[in-house]
Amino acid sequence: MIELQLDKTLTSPRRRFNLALSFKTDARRLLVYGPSGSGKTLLLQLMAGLQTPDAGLINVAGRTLFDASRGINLPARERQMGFVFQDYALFPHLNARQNIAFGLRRGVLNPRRTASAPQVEQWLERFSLHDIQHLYPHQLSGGQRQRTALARALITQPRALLLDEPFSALDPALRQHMRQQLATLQSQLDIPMIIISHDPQDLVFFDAAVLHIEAGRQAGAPPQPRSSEKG
Ligand SMILES: Nc1ncnc2c1ncn2[C@@H]1O[C@H](COP(=O)(O)OP(=O)(O)OP(=O)(O)O)[C@@H](O)[C@H]1O
Repeated sequence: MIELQLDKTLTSPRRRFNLALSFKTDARRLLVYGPSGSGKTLLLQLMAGLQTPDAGLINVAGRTLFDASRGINLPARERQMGFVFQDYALFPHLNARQNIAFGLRRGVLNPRRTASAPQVEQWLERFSLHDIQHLYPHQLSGGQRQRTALARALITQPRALLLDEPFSALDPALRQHMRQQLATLQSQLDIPMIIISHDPQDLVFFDAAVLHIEAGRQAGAPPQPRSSEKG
């Protein structure tokens, strides 16, 4: 279950933006939909602990991540949210294997170029990344970058997966393949997934509950689990 009551204002000398949302949903897949600048990325950042709400409450999968009234604000690393950023945000100076191993890193040092751990092997295998594991992000295709970013998020065994426009950089054929792969993965991992998307095809494919945001406010009906998720 996801329960959010959020109030966050961003200010700069010439602009003020306020995000105010309140909803609760049992859906396993939530699709966040809305025009550019409406607050979608900010919502994921607040859930992940990369930004702090001014007030409110964030409950995900039975855990309270933030509750202003009780003074609870778990730091990002304790929230166990897997985040795949819009541009994937891979570390340019680390190869694919190191990027994936990054989530397992203890202390401040980067993983070695040949970083090894059973989980790294498992994710390289699962996403067919063995052949390109020693390449750096600028040498990877869009699909390889995306799979590397997903593996880096999932290796930490997150309790929820947050995806910011995960397919936008991919060509249509690859997009459909990755949708399928992500849906299968989510069923296997059994964690809630929150996806930002502008693409109506994602809406059809994922059959997700929809949160429609406009100018920092919920537009339309509150998110409801869709047909295949009911019962
Ligand atoms: N420091 C700031 N001061 C005022 N407004 C800000 C500040 N930082 C960001 N914003 C505004 O916050 C709003 C929400 O941004 P956000 O990145 O969440 O939008 P988005 O819906 O994800 O857009 P896109 O689909 O283009 O990625 C934007 O309108 C942006 O201009």
